[in-house]
Amino acid sequence: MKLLLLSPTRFEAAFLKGRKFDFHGRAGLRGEGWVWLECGIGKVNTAMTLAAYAQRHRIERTLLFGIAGAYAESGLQIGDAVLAEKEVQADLGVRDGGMKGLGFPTLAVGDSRFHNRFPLDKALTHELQQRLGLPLHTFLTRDLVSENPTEARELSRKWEADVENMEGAAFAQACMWLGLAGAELRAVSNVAGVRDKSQWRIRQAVEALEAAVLKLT
Ligand SMILES: O=C(O)c1cccc(C(=O)CC[C@H]2O[C@@H](n3cnc4c(=O)[nH]cnc43)[C@H](O)[C@@H]2O)c1
Repeated sequence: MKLLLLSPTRFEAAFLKGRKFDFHGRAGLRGEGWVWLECGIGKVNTAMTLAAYAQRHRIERTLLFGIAGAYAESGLQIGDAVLAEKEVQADLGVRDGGMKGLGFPTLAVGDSRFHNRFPLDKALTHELQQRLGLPLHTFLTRDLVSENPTEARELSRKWEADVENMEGAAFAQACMWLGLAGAELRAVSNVAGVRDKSQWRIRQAVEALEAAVLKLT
């Protein structure tokens, strides 16, 4: 069974070597037992790419990986690699109360109702945790990035999250809806809310992704 790897940009997966193909105008690579797709930045791109691929190909396991910002209070350092235990969709619903405040679940699977928090697949995440020796954290996803430390601190406190990104909650939600086992791996490239790119360490974060992902491919 193939492992489907997704990353928002090709730069985050520059270390992967495989046979190139095009998927709806985006980059793809095929290797032994895995396929990688560039899914594009943001929630809609990610959910669409996963759903379009899953519609035509049999996949059971999928891993989203990429760079992310760490909230200052998380204790995480630039270059740390972490796995998501759950993802928070922080854009949906009302400001105080999310989708519960609006009175609708975002997703129903069987008897379970999900509002703004989506778990990643427990068994796959546990397996990756054992194989890679990485900690689990709560990730938060927004369309807009935190633009200053105050905004970042408020989000982190409100949702009890450690890591900020722009795709993961959509990935987690789409996996649950499609019945796919999904896990998410991120490496910290910056402190969330710090826009000064001279303080970002994208190369260091991609090296951390490389060290982890190459153990799985
Ligand atoms: O210009 C900015 O202020 C800015 C802030 C955060 C991220 C960006 C990007 O261009 C990268 C977006 C890309 O990387 C992930 N990412 C990395 N760091 C963060 C973050 O602090 N907050 C949210 N997303 C982040 C994200 O998942 C995208 O794929 C520019």
